[in-house]
Amino acid sequence: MHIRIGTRSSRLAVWQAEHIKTLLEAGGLTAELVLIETKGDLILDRSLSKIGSKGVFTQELEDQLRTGSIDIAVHSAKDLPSSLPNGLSIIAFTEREITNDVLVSRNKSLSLTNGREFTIGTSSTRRVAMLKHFCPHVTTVDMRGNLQTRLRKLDEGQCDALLLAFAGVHRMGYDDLIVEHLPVSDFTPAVGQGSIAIEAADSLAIDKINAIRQLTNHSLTESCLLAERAFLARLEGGCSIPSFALAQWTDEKTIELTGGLVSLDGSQLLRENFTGAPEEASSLGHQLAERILAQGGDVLLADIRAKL
Ligand SMILES: NCc1[nH]cc(CCC(=O)O)c1CC(=O)O
Repeated sequence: MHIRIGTRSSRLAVWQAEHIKTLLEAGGLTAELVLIETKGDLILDRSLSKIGSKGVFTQELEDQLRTGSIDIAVHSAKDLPSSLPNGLSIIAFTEREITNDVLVSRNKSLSLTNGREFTIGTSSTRRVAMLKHFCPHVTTVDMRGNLQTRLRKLDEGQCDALLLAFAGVHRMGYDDLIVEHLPVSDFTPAVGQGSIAIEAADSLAIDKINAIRQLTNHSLTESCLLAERAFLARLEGGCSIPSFALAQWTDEKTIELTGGLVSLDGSQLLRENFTGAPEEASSLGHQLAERILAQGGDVLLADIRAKL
């Protein structure tokens, strides 16, 4: 069985697609990468929230899934909207990497905890809002582009540090630039951070779907992602909304889901926790969203949407 794997052409995307290829080949399949350029890769002079977050990194891949010119598309789970277009589904989530954000800099003495002022490059509304909330002494600088581009901007002096997902930094081999790990208890990551998702057309041959899922899906991660993505779906949020959620196993029968919303100016942060069995993962996410909305999250969201 041969699998055509569609991927964006950034180094991180290709690393992730190669990882899937390795898993498939280890199970006796053959696979090749098909590099596809997306709008999010091409338009670098506008913020993501202005381009419109829906599908900026996925549209072109999804077109090719539909025509069958690729069998699967590989994405960072974090970059996939909570509801996929008709006829497309996520068929697997890989085992999750460490989920936290990290501070990356050439200056080893930088820390978010000592009150010193410095600038952080990020384009994530969640990171900007959380920094305003927890670290009002730092200034954020809007910074788009793939990891390599951001590191170049860091070296050019456009900011003192970057705030990034550990997963991507680690996959690219930049671990030695990490100056601080942020605790997930405060800086809770975005939904899906650290996992790789495989998307396929529902029309893909069922034996292919089964074989791919068998070789790549990590069911413990999948339960966590179902809970987090149900939360995001209820908020009707994409990656441009400053929401956060993280599900973790506390024992072999229980998942704990924490998550919420933060206002763009950081003044308000809503967070709730729910625990339950993995079979009710989606319901946990739904309950979390309902609770957050009822506590003023609905007003917060309307305000966020009006401002973005
Ligand atoms: N939105 C960009 C993006 N999508 C996934 C990752 C990192 C890898 C991951 O979370 O799995 C990143 C970069 C970052 O946030 O630092």
